[in-house]
Amino acid sequence: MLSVRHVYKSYGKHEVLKDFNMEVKKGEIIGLIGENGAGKSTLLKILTTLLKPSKGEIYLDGQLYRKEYKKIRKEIGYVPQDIALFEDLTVMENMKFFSKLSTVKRTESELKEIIGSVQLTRFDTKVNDLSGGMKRKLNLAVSLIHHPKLLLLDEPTAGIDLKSRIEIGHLLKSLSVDEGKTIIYISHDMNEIEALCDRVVIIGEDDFYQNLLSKNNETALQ
Ligand SMILES: Nc1ncnc2c1ncn2[C@@H]1O[C@H](COP(=O)(O)OP(=O)(O)OP(=O)(O)O)[C@@H](O)[C@H]1O
Repeated sequence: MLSVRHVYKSYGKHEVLKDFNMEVKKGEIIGLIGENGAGKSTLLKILTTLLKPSKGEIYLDGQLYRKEYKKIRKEIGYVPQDIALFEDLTVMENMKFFSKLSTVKRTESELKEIIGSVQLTRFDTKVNDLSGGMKRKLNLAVSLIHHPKLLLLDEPTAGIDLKSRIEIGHLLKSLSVDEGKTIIYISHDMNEIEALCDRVVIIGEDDFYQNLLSKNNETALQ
């Protein structure tokens, strides 16, 4: 479904990604791990089409990113690392705003359904008054408005409590299993990654992560 071939990315002289390759099948959940600054967010931004690689090619369902990026954008849902919502607007107002920007138009009841699917019910609450976990869920709901087939999530569970974390985990699993969505997400939580992901991809060359995966033990996590 997604094919990343020999991708390089530099910021000036700083080479962040070097000959990165990845093949992802439809419906897979891929966990991206790696040390701070290894290039995880950079890769995700390249996959959203927000950044261009310095070299290399990427294909989504056979469509070449370099040529078809406008079409490809419509197939992608992106949840950035920082919450990207209007704090002074309510949950529903945020959904309506982003729905207007979207290529797929949604009715109010469809938007309510999407909000419900992330286990949020407080349609009329201002984002300012939501907990961190609720904001993360709303960010995720916004990314689902246009029915993307590829979801790219940059630490969607960062800084939230265990209950919200588990709920988001269940939601991601059902988006993949029931709806066949392909999900690539960054997390620093190895337990969460192991529980949720079909596959883990390491970014960067730090042996720590390689060892962590090959040993698959808990001592390395302590
Ligand atoms: N726009 C930019 N201009 C210059 N350097 C950048 C830019 N964005 C990122 N970098 C640098 O590229 C490297 C990779 O950054 P990136 O955010 O992709 O890493 P990351 O693995 O997501 O890190 P973290 O786990 O801390 O979020 C870092 O050294 C960062 O400082």
